[in-house]
Amino acid sequence: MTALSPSQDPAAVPDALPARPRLLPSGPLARLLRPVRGHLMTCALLSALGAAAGVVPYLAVAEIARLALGDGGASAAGSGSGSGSGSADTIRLWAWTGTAGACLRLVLVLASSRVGHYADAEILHRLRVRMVHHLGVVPLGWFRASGSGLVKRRMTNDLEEMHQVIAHALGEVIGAATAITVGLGYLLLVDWRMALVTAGVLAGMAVAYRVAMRSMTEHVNRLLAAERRISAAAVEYADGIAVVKAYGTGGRVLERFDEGVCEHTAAMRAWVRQTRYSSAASRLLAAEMTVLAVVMAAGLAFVRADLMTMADLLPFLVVGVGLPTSITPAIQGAQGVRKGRAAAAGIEDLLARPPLPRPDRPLTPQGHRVELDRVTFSYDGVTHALEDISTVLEPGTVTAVVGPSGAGKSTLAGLLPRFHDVTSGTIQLGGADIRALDTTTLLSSMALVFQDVVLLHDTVRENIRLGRPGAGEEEVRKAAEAAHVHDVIEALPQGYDTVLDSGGAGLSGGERQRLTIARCILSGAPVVVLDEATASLDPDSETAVQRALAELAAGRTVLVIAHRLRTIRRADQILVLDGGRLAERGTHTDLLAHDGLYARMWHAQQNGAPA
Ligand SMILES: Nc1ncnc2c1ncn2[C@@H]1O[C@H](COP(=O)(O)OP(=O)(O)OP(=O)(O)O)[C@@H](O)[C@H]1O
Repeated sequence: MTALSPSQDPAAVPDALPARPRLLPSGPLARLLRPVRGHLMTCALLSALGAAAGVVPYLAVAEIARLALGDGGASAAGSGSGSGSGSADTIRLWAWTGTAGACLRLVLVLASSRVGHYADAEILHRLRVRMVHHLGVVPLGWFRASGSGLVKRRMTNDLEEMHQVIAHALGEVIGAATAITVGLGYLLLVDWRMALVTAGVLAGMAVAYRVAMRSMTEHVNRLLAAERRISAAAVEYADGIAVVKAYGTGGRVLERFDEGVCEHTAAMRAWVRQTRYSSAASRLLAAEMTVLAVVMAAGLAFVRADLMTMADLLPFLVVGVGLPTSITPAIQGAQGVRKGRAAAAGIEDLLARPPLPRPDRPLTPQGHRVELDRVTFSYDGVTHALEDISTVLEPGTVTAVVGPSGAGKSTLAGLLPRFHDVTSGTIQLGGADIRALDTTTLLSSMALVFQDVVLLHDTVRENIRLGRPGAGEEEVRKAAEAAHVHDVIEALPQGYDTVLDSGGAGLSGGERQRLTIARCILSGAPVVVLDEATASLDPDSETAVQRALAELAAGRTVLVIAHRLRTIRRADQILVLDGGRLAERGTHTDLLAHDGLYARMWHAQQNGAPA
């Protein structure tokens, strides 16, 4: 009974198994499968009929054996005559019936699998479309907070679990249950007492399974948690491989990886240790020899007590002994359904993420003036990441946001493109509340430059053209020139036709940033939001990026977050955030004269202290 041992692959299980096993779809799984309920019921029916037909050959063999022993008149089906030629006819009939049952089973199982796979393709297509659509309307901030790993898990692993349920597990459970029911029903007709003995053996197996299962959920969840830690540490290690190599040690990353591996091994050992008896007991019970021995012993005792004939014992040896073989697919199918339920819960959770509210009648912004009025924002509804921020970003000016780590700079920048909606207060673009603008209008009004540059696996030209699909070659070139990256592109092996990978291999960090600046320049978006765009660059690169940014900022409404204060000395206004509040505001000269937080940060940076 493989389902009871840790040799099962728990890696395929989603976040965690539900605590209470239920065989048939319920809750989120049933809700997600509703559109193909008809197909699934047909699949289940065909599977049940196929399983019933699959019992017929065994039944035929048993009946033929009974007739051969001269007990045709006592046949459960009551078709034997007892006479020689009658017996031969009946044997022939059973032989044909058995053959027909085997053929019918083949046809029905194939048909069931076909309908199941059709339903599978249909529902997975629908779910993928729904999920992609939904991902398109959830606030962008959700992606930042959840990470791409979660989206990937929902879109791949969870859908794979759903596939297993629809295309395989449901059919397996129903088929196995039907085979056991039909087999036992037939045995009841032959001899109800022996049938009860056989049912008792099956029940013993089921009890052993339940005992073994009791601790399984806990063990699998522990293993899953360890696996998540291992994969998180592995990704972290791969992402930071340069730092790891530079320092010659993985430090905490490798420690976390090690801890994950040790926890995994400990969980696996505990599982093996705690399930060794129940697993061994269930394996022993499920062994055909055990079932054969019990049925044989009980049957011979019944024969000796004249409670049944030898001929009546035969069906129990042919059909009864075969019944436990249906237990394993039933258990595996049931496990598949349980995994599917966990996966469905994850998918439903993703689909339940509230979408970014859209206006019924979108407004059109009049100009590019951005105005924040008493903006307060909280991630968790308890603490305020931003509190009571009011300011105006005039077109053609640069507003810099500075402040200590955690002051709320990135949060503020993210509110403009509606990564999140304000908790209270308003943000207006061109006199219209940004929540009253169509999302496309809002996002096409903004050029966003973040430090983590996103390049697609495409040519340099197409990467720039993302800013304005359909832009001509000349326009792309001019944007690249304005972003001071044209010469760099020309020096690439295929110039503008060079294909980049998602990491932008072949280009330095500063060059990749200038490429995204070229994209923004091409987009012509009147509002520019720059988040940490100049961090972690060498001085030459930083100068080049600064020149590119100056081109981008010209004539636009710019909000820039900077850690290096000297890069924003000439900003039209500087907002100094501290603990989510606007602590100071003014030009560089004003703020130095004020001698407050900004002045302290400035002097600290001038003296070489970290920002
Ligand atoms: N997705 C999030 N969920 C919950 N809290 C968050 C989230 N992002 C940021 N915060 C919290 O909001 C506050 C402001 O964070 P924010 O990232 O805006 O600061 P910051 O000034 O940009 O910091 P840094 O300079 O270190 O990037 C911090 O207390 C931070 O822990």
